[in-house]
Amino acid sequence: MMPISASTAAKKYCRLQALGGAYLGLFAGLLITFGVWRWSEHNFALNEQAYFDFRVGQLLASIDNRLEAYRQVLYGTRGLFAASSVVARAEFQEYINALHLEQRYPGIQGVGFSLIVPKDKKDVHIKEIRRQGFADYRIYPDQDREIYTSIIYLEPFSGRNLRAFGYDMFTEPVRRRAMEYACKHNQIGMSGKVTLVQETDSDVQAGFLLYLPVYRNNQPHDSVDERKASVIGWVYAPFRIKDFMSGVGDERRGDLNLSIYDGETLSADSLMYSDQPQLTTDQAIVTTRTLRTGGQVWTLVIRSEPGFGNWLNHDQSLTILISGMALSVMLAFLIREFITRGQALAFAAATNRELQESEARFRLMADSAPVLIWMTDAAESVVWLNKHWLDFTGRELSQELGRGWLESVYPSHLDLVVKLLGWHFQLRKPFSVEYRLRRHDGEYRWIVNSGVPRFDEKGEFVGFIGSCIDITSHKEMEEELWELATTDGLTGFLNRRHFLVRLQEEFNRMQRNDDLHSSVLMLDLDHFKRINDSYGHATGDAMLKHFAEIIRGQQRKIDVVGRLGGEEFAIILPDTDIYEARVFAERLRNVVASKPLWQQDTMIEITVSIGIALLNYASLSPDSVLGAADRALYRAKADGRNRVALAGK
Ligand SMILES: Nc1nc2c(ncn2[C@@H]2O[C@H](COP(=O)(O)OP(=O)(O)OP(=O)(O)O)[C@@H](O)[C@H]2O)c(=O)[nH]1
Repeated sequence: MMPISASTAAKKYCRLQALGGAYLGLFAGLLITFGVWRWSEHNFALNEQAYFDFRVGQLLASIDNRLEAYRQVLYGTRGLFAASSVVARAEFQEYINALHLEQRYPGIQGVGFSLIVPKDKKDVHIKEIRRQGFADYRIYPDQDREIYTSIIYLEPFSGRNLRAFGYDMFTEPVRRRAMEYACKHNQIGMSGKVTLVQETDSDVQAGFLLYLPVYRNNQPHDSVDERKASVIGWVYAPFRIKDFMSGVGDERRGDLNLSIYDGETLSADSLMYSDQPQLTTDQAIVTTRTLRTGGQVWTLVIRSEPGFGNWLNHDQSLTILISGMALSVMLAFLIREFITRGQALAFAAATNRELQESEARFRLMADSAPVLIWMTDAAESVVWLNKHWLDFTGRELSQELGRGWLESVYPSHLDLVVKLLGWHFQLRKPFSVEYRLRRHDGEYRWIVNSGVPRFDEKGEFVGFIGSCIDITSHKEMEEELWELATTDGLTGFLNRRHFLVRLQEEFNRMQRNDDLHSSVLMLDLDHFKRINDSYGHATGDAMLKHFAEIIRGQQRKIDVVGRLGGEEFAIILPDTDIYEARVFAERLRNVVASKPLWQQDTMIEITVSIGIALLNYASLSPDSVLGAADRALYRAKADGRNRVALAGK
C-alpha cells in the first residue's frame, strides 16, 4: 500500500508510469493510424485501378463502337452496289450525302470506291472518266502493271479528297494488304499506319483505311477464289487518326492518356496517335491493350492522367492520416490523464483505506482502553464517547452526547466543572481537572479528566479530545496516607504535628479578626503510669482509647482534638471563650471520672486534669497559647488533679 506521504521516488514512478502509458497510447494510435491509412491507400488504389479499368473499357468500347459505325457505313455503301449493277457517280454522291457523314460520323475523312481496272481496260476506263468531266483524270502512280485500282468516287469530293482521285491504293503495300485481307475474308479490312494521299504539308497525321470488297452482281463469292474472281473494287473509308480520335472524344474526359501503335511493336515508327504528352508518369496507372479488327492489330497504351480519380476522394487517406495522428495525440493525453487520475484515485483510496484502518484501530484502542474517552466539537458539545465511558456511567450514548454527560457529575462539583471546562475551551490549551462522576451503580467516583485541543490540517480549532481515569482508589490511598500522616493511630485524633498545623491555622484566623476568640485545652490523664504499671501497657492503650471515645462523645464537630504525646491531649474549641471552655472541660472531666474502663470484670477508674488558655488576636503565637494551657494544666495537677484550671486565673 502506498504510504500517505508518498515519497518523491513513488511520485516520480507514478509520473513515469503516466508518461509511459501516454507514449504507448501514442505509439499504438500512430500504429493503428498508419495501418488504417495503408488500408485506405490500398483501398483507394484498388478503387482507382477498378475505375481505371472501367474507364479503359469505356474507351475501348468507344473506339470499337466508332469503328463499328464506320463499318456499317461501308456495308451500307456496298449495299448500294448490290442494288444496281452500275452505280453512277451522282448516285454514289447522293447516297453518301444522305449519310451526313460530317454530322453523324465525325472523324471520317470520306467514303469512296476504288475500282479494279484490268490493264487491258485501262485506257477505256480513263477515257470514260475523262468523258464524265474530269479531263485531268489519270491513275497514279503511273506504272505499268497487270491490275490497276483507282479511286473513282470519294465523297465528299472536295478539298483534300480531290488529291485521292485516281490513286491506285493497290500500289501501296499497307493498303494492299488490307484490301486483299478484306477480299480474302469478305469482311472489313483495316490498314496499318499510312499517310493518306489527302495529306498536305501542314498538320500531317497518320491515317488508316477500312475496306470492304464489292463483288460483281450475281457472281458467287463464297470462296476465296470466287471472291478474287468476282471482286470489282472496294468501298472504303480513309481516316486521319487525330480526326478519328476526336470523333470518340465525346466520351473522353481527359483523364486518360492514349497512345495507339500500329501493330504490336511500340516504337516511334509504329506510333499512330498520341494524346498530349503527360505531365507526370511516375504515379500513373498504365495498361496496354490490343484492339484487333479487320486483320489489323492496334496496341493501345493507356495511362491515367495526373488527377485521375480525384473524385474518388483521395483526401480521405490524408484525412485519416491527419485525424488519426491528432486522435493519437489526444489518446496519449487522455491515457496520461486517465492514469494520473487512476493513480490519484488509487492513492486517495489507499489514503482513505488507511484512514479507515486508522479510525478502526483508534476505535478499537479507544473502546478497549480502560479509560473513559470523549471528544467534543468546537462548541464544547460532546460528539463521541468510547464504550468504556458508556459502560462506566451505564447510560445510552444519546443521553451522554452534547451536554448530557454533565448529569452524572457530582452536584457540588458541577458548577466548578462547567466553569473550568469552559475556561479551558476558551484557552484551547491542555487541561486536567479532578471531580466526581456517578458510576452506573450510583457511586460517585473520583476521576481525573485530561483534555487536549484538536486542530484540523489548516490549524483550525475543532474541539477537544480527552480521557478520564477513575482515581478513586488512588484518592482513598491518598486519604489513608494523609490520615496516617496526620492522625494518631491509637486514638484517631490528630497527631501532634498536624494538631499544631491546625492550631496555627486557628491562630491565623484570629489574627484576621479581633472579635474572634477560641479556647485551647491541654488534657492529661492522672497517674496514668500506675495503670500501665498495674495492668500492663495494653490496658494503658485501652484506657487511652476509652478516653478518646469519651472526648468524641462530648466534642462538637468543629472541635479539633489532637494527641500530643503519651497520655497528653489538646483540644481547640473554635469560637469558644474561656468560660464556655471551662463548662465543656468540667463536663468532660466529670464524664471521664464517672466512666471507668472495664477490663475483664475489672473496673479501672481514671481522672483527667485540664488546663485552658484563650486564643484570640492578642495571642503572641500558637506555642505561647499552648504553653499557657500547659501551665494551667500543671497547676491543675499541682492542685490535686481531676480538675480544670484556667490560664492566668
Ligand atoms: N500504655 C501506654 N502508656 C503510655 C503511652 N505513652 C506514655 N505512656 C506512659 O504514661 C506514663 C506517664 O506517666 P507520667 O507522665 O510520669 O505521669 P502520670 O503517671 O500520668 O502522673 P501524672 O501525670 O503526674 O498524673 C508513662 O509511664 C508512660 O510510659 C502509651 O501510648 N501507652
